[in-house]
Amino acid sequence: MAKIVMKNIKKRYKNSESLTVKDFNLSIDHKEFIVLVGPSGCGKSTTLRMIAGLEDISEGDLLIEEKRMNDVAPKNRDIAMVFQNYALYPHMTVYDNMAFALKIKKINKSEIDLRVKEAAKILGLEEYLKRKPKALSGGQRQRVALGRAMVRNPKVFLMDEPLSNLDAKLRSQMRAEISKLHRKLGATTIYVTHDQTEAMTMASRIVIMKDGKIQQIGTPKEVYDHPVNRFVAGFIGSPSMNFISATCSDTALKIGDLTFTIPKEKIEILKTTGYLNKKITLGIRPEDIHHEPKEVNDSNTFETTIDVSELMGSESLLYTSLGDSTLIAKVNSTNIANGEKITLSIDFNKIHFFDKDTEEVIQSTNQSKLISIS
Ligand SMILES: Nc1ncnc2c1ncn2[C@@H]1O[C@H](COP(=O)(O)OP(=O)(O)OP(=O)(O)O)[C@@H](O)[C@H]1O
Repeated sequence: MAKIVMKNIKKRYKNSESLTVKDFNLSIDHKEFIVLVGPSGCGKSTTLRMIAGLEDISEGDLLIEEKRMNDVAPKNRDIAMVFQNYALYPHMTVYDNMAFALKIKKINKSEIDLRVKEAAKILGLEEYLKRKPKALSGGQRQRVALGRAMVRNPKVFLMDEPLSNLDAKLRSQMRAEISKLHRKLGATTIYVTHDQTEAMTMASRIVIMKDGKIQQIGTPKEVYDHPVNRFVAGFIGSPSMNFISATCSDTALKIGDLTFTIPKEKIEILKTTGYLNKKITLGIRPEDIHHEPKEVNDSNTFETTIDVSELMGSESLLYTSLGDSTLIAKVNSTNIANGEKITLSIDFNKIHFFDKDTEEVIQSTNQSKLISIS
């Protein structure tokens, strides 16, 4: 358990002209599970490595339990890191892999034995302790890597894409296992991934990064329901939010040749922010578009031809168009054919508005209080 504060942290690599991490500010509470998420190259691993002490911090302060850590050696930070490639010693047994760091620290044998067996029990590795890593599955190896970190009883766990080498099924199993483990151990955890599903399912708070800069910090629900800009809106949620060019008067919303009636509160947002009758970008999540809604309301439906219908099991993804944009709808119906003409309805209570140029969300003053922007 540890409190971590990062104040105005910047990173400039020697051979790089621009900052890789720009003014990173974050206060992490005891027991939090923070997920840093963002596209490849946005500076997630660099940030994690600065916390671990594997990279120098160019500017700013890193505090763990109120103690400045910038110049403290990695081994003295009381941090354990789990990497993507597990980095297990191939010639050692599972037991020895887990015990190694404790042996180096000269911890006595019986204490090592206790800690390794306790970790093995929690991780379901008891029957594999005598095996070498090559005789384990990917998921079991990743559990050994977690166990190796756990036995050190660190104040902080850092995890850098620990699941990206696993297949989809194992990844979702391990996601649940890591969440369970975190609840049990309660260690402050910072987890890096580019996978928004991992971020949404595991995080107590998500930090979304782009080009070295924090875009938004919030709980999974906050960033999903109230994205601060088009980037966050498009990054969180799968399939991605649809973005459509539109204009809205004080009576109706126009998309291409189609006209819709939208809730008064939505019009009010555009009115109070000065966006009525101006081109805006509309954000509609695929799950907020419905087929055969229970109450069909003509003012929010449109007829369209489905270009591609993808059956996902209990639901379908429908690819079509609205205005001059492509549109993806996630609907419960599972019997829609490619090329079929159907009626879809949009839940306009759930739409988002973005400035066409700045791509920032257009929101009422009340809404903006709900959102934390860095
Ligand atoms: N040692 C280094 N020297 C110079 N530039 C580096 C160094 N390490 C990383 N970078 C650059 O810094 C940027 C951020 O890299 P980083 O690994 O932090 O991104 P990331 O968000 O973790 O990406 P990924 O998801 O691909 O791992 C990249 O443009 C990368 O090329």
